[in-house]
Amino acid sequence: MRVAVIGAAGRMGKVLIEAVDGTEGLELGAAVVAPGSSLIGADAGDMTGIGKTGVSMAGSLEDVKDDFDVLVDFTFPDLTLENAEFCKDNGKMLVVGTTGMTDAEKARLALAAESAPIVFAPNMSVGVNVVLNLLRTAAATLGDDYDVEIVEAHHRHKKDAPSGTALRMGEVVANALGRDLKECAVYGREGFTGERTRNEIGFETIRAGDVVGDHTVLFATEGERIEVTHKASSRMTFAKGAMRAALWLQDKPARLYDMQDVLGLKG
Ligand SMILES: NC(=O)C1=CN([C@@H]2O[C@H](COP(=O)(O)OP(=O)(O)OC[C@H]3O[C@@H](n4cnc5c(N)ncnc54)[C@H](OP(=O)(O)O)[C@@H]3O)[C@@H](O)[C@H]2O)C=CC1
Ligand SMILES: O=C(O)C1=N[C@H](C(=O)O)C[C@H](O)C1
Repeated sequence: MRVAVIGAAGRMGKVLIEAVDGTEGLELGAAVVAPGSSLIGADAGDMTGIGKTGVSMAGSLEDVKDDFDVLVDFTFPDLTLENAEFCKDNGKMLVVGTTGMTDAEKARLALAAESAPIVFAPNMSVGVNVVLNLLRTAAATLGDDYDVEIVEAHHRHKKDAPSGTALRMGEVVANALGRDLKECAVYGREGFTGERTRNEIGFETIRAGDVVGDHTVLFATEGERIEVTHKASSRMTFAKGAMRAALWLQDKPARLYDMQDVLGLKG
């Protein structure tokens, strides 16, 4: 199966190229960087530790449309939505790791998935997806008596907040508690906020240095607290998940899937 990586010179893009190289059943078909980039024409392996791949970096998907079967996209919302249209119109599968989409943008992606098989997940690590199931169980068992707070930390370059993973964790907990995250989420606190309301789910964001991605969900009541923490120490954990998603998509009909589908974690 031939893979194209878009955003190939990005933090995730470089690691995704390495991951394709290390995955049986996948080969690099194309690597796309921003139009006008000085990297156009360079070998996609040059930016990584894998050496020459024989694939020259392109400045647009259109230029490589015959060279791949599945597109892996960890970029930013506007570009991902353009790419989803491209995949829909050209019979390609798509794996999306991009975060920071609005509800309207997610709806556009879902619409494209009516005509193209798409896996879309804010975190492709196996560990985080197992944690989502632990959170569902914890929240359903602990119930409304426990306050829920979600703390996430990422590198200084991250553009969206809270992280897509933190928001998904919030959704999972809110659903298990019969709440709507839109109504109970509180993002950061400052000044004379008053006491915490019983049903709110709080989010705190840290941006610093080179943190790859840490998430903690705290359940606290009078007398005890539980902290469920996941720490990613290498971007390769996300990239390997994306490779699993690409292989899994091979025989799937058009639909919007997530990593819980890929990993068989849905009940
Ligand atoms: N789902 C998951 O498991 C994970 C998701 N993510 C998400 O992935 C996304 C990307 O993160 P990260 O790699 O850190 O971001 P980067 O900013 O490092 O990467 C994005 C890349 O896209 C390039 N780009 C810009 N415009 C185009 C274009 N038109 N065509 C091709 N490439 C283009 C940028 O180039 P330039 O800099 O020249 O503009 C940049 O190299 C984020 O949304 C992040 O949250 C990250 C990790 C894991
Ligand atoms: O931008 C990142 O780096 C990451 N983004 C994802 C998110 O927003 O949840 C996943 C991961 O934590 C790294």
